[in-house]
Amino acid sequence: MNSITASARLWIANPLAIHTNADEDARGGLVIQSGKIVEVVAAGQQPIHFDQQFDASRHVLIPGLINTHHHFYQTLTRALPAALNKELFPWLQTLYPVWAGLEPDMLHQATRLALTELLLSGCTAAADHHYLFPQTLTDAIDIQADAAREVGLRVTLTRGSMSLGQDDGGLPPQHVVQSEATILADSERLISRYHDASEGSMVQVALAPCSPFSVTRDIMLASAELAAKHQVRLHTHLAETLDEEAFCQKMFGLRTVDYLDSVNWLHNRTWLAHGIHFDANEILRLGAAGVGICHCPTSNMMLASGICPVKDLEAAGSPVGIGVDGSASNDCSNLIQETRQAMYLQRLKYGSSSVTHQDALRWATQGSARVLGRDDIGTLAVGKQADLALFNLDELRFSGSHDPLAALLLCGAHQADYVMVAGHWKVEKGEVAGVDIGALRNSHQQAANRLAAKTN
Ligand SMILES: Nc1nc2[nH]c(O)nc2c(=O)[nH]1
Repeated sequence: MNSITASARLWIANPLAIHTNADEDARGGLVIQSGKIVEVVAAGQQPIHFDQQFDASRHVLIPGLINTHHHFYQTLTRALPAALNKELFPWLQTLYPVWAGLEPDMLHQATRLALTELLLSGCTAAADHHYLFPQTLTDAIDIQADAAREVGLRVTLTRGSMSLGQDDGGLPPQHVVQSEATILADSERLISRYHDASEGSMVQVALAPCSPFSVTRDIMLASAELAAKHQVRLHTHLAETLDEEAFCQKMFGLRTVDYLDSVNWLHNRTWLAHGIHFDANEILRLGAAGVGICHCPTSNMMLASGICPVKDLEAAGSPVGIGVDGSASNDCSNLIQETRQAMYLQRLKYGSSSVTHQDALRWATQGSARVLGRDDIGTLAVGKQADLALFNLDELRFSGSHDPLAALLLCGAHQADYVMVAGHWKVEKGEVAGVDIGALRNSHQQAANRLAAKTN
């Protein structure tokens, strides 16, 4: 049943519940063929034709979740004692010297682990923001591209950068920053080597100067120019904390959105991680420009950064998605749990009756797809890629629940039973195809121990 040939028509039949982000009645399920959704089946109906059937009557079916911001390498510095209980700036200042010791094998392990963890949580596409390039790790994005191919998720690999060190008034120590020429040459190389803009693409590249306090104005401007030339997306951290806002005022004499505008980033190929500290007028400007926002609720609570005004941004026109953020400020890579966190944190801001489980699922699927500039994923409809997650409600935490879709978030689902990417089963009966989880756990922990030992 579970090995399907590309041309066979597989009917995912009669799910217990389904969330599609589309109006069509899909209660009879979906038909998958050649990596795409080819038919949506109404309640009580059968497909026109099918070769195989997957009985989904005990599963909640949703579009594969899409993660719009991560730092995979940070899985190596989870719950690091020196970095506990800190706000963003001191937290970063503690971790920069540790991260500076990152080696190629460590990054490979970290990327595999983060992607596998995401996959198990129902995630089928992920963006990573990698901004550390020590001398021995100049091919960081190549390492990530290899690991992503091995695991089989769709990825948007962002070529991050830091160019403003302490000597020039920035936050990071001088030894973790790179020259603008190096950053731009590598960015151009990576775009031509990996960026695939076609429908169903498995790898896309975006340019991602790290944050106002770690990059120069010049690299923001040059990245915008390069991204326009190749029509790739731009990504950065913005308006995460009040410290950052004070930095922008002092360094550039501008608030964050004015700064963004001044470097030619205020348009619909840009998405921002966090996006918390905006005033009403800035929200309208971001929305009118179509700037995307990645909401990272757990990280924002962990670093006490604030609450993203998700509903106001959406109402203004910004695509809004969800991100787990790096695993040093979350500290896990579980997107279904992050979706639950988003629902509850946004309820604190807007009230329980204004934020539904459907809203949160929409942000983590269709919203995230829009944030990444993709219209081929995030929705269960004919013509879309066959990226799906199926959860059963067999665990004790679901017992006594009545609305299966609401139960998924309210009862705290944390692991998918089946996950499909581009028509291929990647998780079956809760197990990741072709991955020895125990071996991955061991080798990753050893890499983490080696990294931590370098600064002890
Ligand atoms: N949550 C995070 N914020 C950041 N800002 C910045 O410059 N780096 C980071 C980061 O790693 N996490």
